[in-house]
Amino acid sequence: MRAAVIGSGSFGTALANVLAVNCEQVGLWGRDAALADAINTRHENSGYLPGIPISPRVQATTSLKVALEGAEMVVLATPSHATRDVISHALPYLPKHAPIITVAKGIENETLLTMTELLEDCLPEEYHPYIAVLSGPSFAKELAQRMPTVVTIASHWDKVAVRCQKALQTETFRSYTSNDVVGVQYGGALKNVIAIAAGIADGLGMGHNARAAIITRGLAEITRLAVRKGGNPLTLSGLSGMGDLVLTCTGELSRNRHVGMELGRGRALQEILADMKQVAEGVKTAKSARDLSRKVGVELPICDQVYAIAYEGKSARAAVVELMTRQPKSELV
Ligand SMILES: NC(=O)C1=CN([C@@H]2O[C@H](COP(=O)(O)OP(=O)(O)OC[C@H]3O[C@@H](n4cnc5c(N)ncnc54)[C@H](O)[C@@H]3O)[C@@H](O)[C@H]2O)C=CC1
Ligand SMILES: O=C(CO)COP(=O)(O)O
Repeated sequence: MRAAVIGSGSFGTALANVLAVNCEQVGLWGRDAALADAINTRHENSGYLPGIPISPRVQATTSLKVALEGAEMVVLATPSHATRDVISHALPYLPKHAPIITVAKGIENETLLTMTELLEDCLPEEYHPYIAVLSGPSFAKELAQRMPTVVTIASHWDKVAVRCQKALQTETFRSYTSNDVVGVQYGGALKNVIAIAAGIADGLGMGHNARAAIITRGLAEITRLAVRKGGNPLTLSGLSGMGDLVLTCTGELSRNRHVGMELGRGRALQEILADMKQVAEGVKTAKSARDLSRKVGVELPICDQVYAIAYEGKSARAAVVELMTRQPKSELV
């Protein structure tokens, strides 16, 4: 079998390494020719996963045509804000009847579309039955190091999810299938915003009680939005909901939590982002969350405060006071 991964950042490279267990060849597309060359010759992605061996079956290229040629499975692993542009360039070479799995965790700013909705928007209808999403607690570094990792693969079409599940099954990578494409994607995208909030609390030195409260109430607001959009509430207590939320709000490897910690320490967003090579999806998704909240009339109080701190210069301490002194409520409302 031959697979293609579009996006040679940390997660794309890590997933290419997983696919290389069951595939004879994995084409890995990226924009950086020097990086592609290094992956092919030294079998290491020194830019994103330094020191971790990458299978020689992974063949990096800057040509979408070469990466996608003969692929029986396509993974899209560029950040969500780049997905529309990348898929439009990939379309002429996109194989028919091959699952197309998006792994980006974000909601497009301008359209408020999830990644599978965006793919349906960009691709001719004949591709739609092959669209799937992979999400769950999966730091790229651990995945690339072949540490045990378990995720969810969702598709409206059971057969497609099962095909992806089989291709990715290894001794250290396991997945569960789902048809709740909506719940899986809102869980994956919104947990990044809540992880920024958890980082802010940590940056302010607010302790474990505050972190646990943010995770729990964060899950409540993610679930509220996902259910309003047609998701199954049980999905949000699964791998792509609570699982990924806990990982990202507590894990030292999280980029979103890192952004939050620096905001909590009083640094400005642009300054924090300028120091980072990798994407922190929650920054853009905070804006989508705020707009979605207004559009569909669902309260997302933690996401709103993250937006205000990151984009409007609100003081993190003032945001905490505002959250703590909201109108008293019943927990289950
Ligand atoms: N790193 C992780 O642990 C995980 C990441 N993800 C998701 O995977 C997606 C990709 O994340 P990472 O690989 O971690 O990001 P990264 O920052 O490590 O790499 C991003 C890659 O996309 C490329 N890129 C950026 N903008 C582009 C554009 N406009 N056009 C073409 N290529 C562009 C970069 O050159 C780089 O190769 C994100 O949505 C992220 O939330 C999902 C699960 C785990
Ligand atoms: O999505 C992730 C793990 O599942 C990675 O989280 P960060 O983008 O915050 O590093």
